[in-house]
Amino acid sequence: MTETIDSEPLERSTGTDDEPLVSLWCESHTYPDGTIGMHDVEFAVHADEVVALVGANGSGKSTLLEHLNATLTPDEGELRVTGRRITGNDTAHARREVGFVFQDADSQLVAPTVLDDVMFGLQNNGLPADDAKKRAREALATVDAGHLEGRIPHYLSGGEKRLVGLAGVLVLEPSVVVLDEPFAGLDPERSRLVVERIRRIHAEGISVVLSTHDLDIAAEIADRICVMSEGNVIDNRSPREVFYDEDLLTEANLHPPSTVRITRDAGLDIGSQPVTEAELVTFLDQQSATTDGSGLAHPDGDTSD
Ligand SMILES: Nc1ncnc2c1ncn2[C@@H]1O[C@H](COP(=O)(O)OP(=O)(O)OP(=O)(O)O)[C@@H](O)[C@H]1O
Repeated sequence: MTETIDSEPLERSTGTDDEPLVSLWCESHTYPDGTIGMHDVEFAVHADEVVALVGANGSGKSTLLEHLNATLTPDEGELRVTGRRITGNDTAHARREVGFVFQDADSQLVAPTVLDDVMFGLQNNGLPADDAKKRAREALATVDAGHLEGRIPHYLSGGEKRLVGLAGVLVLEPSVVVLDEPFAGLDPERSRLVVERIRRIHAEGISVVLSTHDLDIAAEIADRICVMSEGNVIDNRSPREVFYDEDLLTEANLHPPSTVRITRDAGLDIGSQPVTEAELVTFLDQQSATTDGSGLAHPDGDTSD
């Protein structure tokens, strides 16, 4: 990792509507073996949004995410977190404001029990054990993992580890939570659980950035889709704009979410372009309510004979 970001006196400020919570400019990031992980990237996270990074394997998603809390730093570039410029030798602010849930949950879980693990960061920050325990229990309850507090982290299932890792991040009250492939390896029920937790975190005012190969879920939970290809961000728009752009998806080597495929394959003429199952169902419900079974719409929408 090369740390060439200049030092500068820091003044603390919080993100505002105009100013992103996190902004990154990365001219390039070169790994020690010479591989360029990403290049020419500008990326920002605003208050109260969920951003999904999508892209083929090796397109640079993890590399970008790991820059957001200064786990990685650009060869040339700049990271700002809640208005404060992060320098190579002062990454504590970025680590505090941007909580990172790693894809490999084992690398994050270090203590002998789940409760100890979630308390760890708080105690590290000097909080007395009783207070740390109380806050850790609250964080575990937020992700519905209170029943796991006495378990040995190493023996938890993949989904349970993910939730405990999330609790360990939430307990530190970050402004932004970053999740690297939070649905990888989870069964549909566990994925649903993590989706619900992400929704809850967002409802509590925390912005979320995640990477995923599951475009159905990305369409469902993201306000904004950031498309990566060959280490570069090639698009950054709403789910509807991105997932109905066939040329873009082809360029990024992506297949559209199932709702978009169904809408196209069935030849449905839907002006509003649904991207989620719920939107498609709403459209079909409305259509059946305005037809008489012959497939023809009543001019006045009246379904009675
Ligand atoms: N530690 C590393 N050392 C060298 N090259 C790396 C390292 N980590 C990632 N890369 C390379 O950087 C590029 C971007 O990788 P990255 O892991 O960011 O992609 P990704 O989009 O997250 O991929 P995936 O979807 O497979 O997880 C790839 O070419 C990858 O081989």
